[in-house]
Amino acid sequence: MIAAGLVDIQKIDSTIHIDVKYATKDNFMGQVLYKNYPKVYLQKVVAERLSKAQKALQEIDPTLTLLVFDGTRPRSVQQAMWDALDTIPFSERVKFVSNPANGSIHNYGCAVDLTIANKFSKNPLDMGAGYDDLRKIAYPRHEDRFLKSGALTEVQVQNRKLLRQVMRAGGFWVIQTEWWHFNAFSRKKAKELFEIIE
Ligand SMILES: C[C@@H](N)C(=O)N[C@H](C)C(=O)O
Ligand SMILES: [Zn+2]
Repeated sequence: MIAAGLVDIQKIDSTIHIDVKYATKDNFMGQVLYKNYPKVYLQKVVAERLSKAQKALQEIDPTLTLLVFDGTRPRSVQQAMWDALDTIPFSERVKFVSNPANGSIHNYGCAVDLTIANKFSKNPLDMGAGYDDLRKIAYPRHEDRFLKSGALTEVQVQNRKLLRQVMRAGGFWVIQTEWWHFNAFSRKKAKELFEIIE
């Protein structure tokens, strides 16, 4: 990763917390996908944006921290994820895992999966659905509907909004089908600026 010009985000901002789920079996695949790097790597400009988001969060509440699950993801891992979900129809699958043929923005080191946690206890805030939850309750685009039905609480929606607010301050935007996934560049721009990590 370092050889590819990526940076360890904790070298850019040591206050950011990480919990690299794909380096453990505690993920939707139930397998260790990152055997050699229990760290989060990003393009330097993206890591600097994340540090800006962390500062925005801590200005609002100094007891909170960003807790990062994933950053750069090699395309070989993207392919393994894609293949593992081959029973899901294509049009549904792309909402959860980007097609490796096009490349995920994670494959360029320009996307991040994360939540907010208490910086002392490390307990994540309640987002109403877990990381990599495939259900529609995880979709930002359906929050209003789930709030109305009572499936999401005000607090859960506020927690998601806080995450979006601070990430926006850093220069990221959420995708409409995963509350935890944020892009720093479009796929087109990432492709112009960086090489894919195979
Ligand atoms: C698999 C999930 N954590 C994720 O990052 N999905 C996005 C859409 C991706 O694969 O690019
Ligand atoms: Zn993601």
